[in-house]
Amino acid sequence: MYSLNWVYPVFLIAITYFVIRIYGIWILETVTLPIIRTLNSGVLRSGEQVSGPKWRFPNGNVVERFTNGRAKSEEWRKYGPVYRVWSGFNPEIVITTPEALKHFSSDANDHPKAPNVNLGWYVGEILGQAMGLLYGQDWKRLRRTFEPAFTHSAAAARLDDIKNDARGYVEKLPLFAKEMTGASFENSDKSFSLPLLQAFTKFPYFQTAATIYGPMTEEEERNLWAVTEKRIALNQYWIAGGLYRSKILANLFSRGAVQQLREFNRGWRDFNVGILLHTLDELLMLNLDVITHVVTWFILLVADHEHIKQELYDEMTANDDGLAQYISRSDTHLHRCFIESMRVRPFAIFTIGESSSVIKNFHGVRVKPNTQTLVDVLAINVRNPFWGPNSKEFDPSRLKNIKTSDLRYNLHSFGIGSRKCMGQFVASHIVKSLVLHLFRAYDIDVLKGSKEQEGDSYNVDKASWTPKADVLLKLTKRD
Ligand code: HEM
Repeated sequence: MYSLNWVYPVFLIAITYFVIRIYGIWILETVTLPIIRTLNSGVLRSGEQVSGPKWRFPNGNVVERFTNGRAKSEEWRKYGPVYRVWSGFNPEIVITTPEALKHFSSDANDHPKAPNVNLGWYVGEILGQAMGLLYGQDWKRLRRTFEPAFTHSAAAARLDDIKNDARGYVEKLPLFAKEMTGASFENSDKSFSLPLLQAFTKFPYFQTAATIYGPMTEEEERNLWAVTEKRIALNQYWIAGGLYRSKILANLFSRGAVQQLREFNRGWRDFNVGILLHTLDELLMLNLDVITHVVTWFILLVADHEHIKQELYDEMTANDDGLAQYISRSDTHLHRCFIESMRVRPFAIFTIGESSSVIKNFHGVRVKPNTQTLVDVLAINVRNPFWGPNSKEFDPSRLKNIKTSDLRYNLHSFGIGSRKCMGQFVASHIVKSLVLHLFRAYDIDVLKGSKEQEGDSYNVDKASWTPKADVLLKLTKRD
């Protein structure tokens, strides 16, 4: 007789194997949450307690808030005006109201950021020492070094060059369209199609670069773009988190990504002869995604709103004789379109986060000192009752009767306090100059990727960390 004693243990092992395979991650996530919450909940017991989404393996919620911020901001509303997410094992408190933003900002000049923005080793190798992530004397030294090129007066001095370059760029668009789409049309043709994102990535980038390096030759631009392409290829790793949070794990299991990082760092070092690499990365490469995001949404939203587009054209033609002054003004329809597009389509739905050294009381929740706090920008810019019932609509005229001081805690665009965006004046000149010359020369419509075609929203590029508008435009020359 054969003994069947072995059947039971094998059966048990098989069942355990399948349970772990199917439910392992769920079990791990469920067990981890109470442990990390007990170790550090981020809030004091003496105040209201907070809830929030479940901790996810292996990064917490940091990847989803980066790559799918818009949907997550909507989904996480159910946790109330103050809630908690996790970055790795670190709690991060999210605030969503102007009152909380005002209270948090009261000591904003003194807010450090988390090392490597809580994203771990890989991002640290690229950006860890960048100005935006530093604090105290190190931050002051770098800001003092770079700020002179970006002040209001320095930006005004460069405005004529930016404006002329924008006109030159717009004149070359038919040529770019041929290269990009492979379409065959004659220069005499009035209309052609143009992929929005592809067509408007390089202009703001090289304008920012020219602010730092001075005028660049075509060869220098080509060299810089070659290094930039290597840098763009790295985004997928730092956004993914996981094993890229750890030097040891990345070296053990993803040698290709580490190799790419080393190659990029070598090329970038050669380009900048070894100085201040991380801040230059922040000024250029990181902001490539930011400023391209802003440009693509500005163009798309104006193009897709007939009466707003017409009002812009009328205003532009009325200002033909004083374009530089027109671009620098903030009481124009052009400027309102710029601000309104950043309001409804912020480049990041959650800020990267910073902490206060004192207890912060947000709606009864007492946040422990030195706990990362994030702003839900969509909640401030759109869901906030300040913006009224049609807050989701792109309606620049709403800004006509709002005082700038009232925007302070009801609009998040260039940041807060002394850590406000250093590039804001130059960036706004670059973006407005480009849009001005573009809509002055062409009537623009959306050919593919419009709201109607895509369902509820426009087609969005999901390849990087800012969700840029990615549609096909139809450009028709104006007479
Ligand atoms: C329209 C485009 C831009 C927008 C909407 C924007 C927005 C922002 C925001 C919101 C912050 C604060 C981030 C935070 O700490 O939470 C910031 C910081 C910063 N931005 Fe911009 N930015 C833009 C373009 C640029 C450009 C072109 C540059 C290049 C010089 C730049 C340089 C910086 C720097 C250096 C910081 C860090 C400042 C500090 O910590 O002292 N930005 N930006």
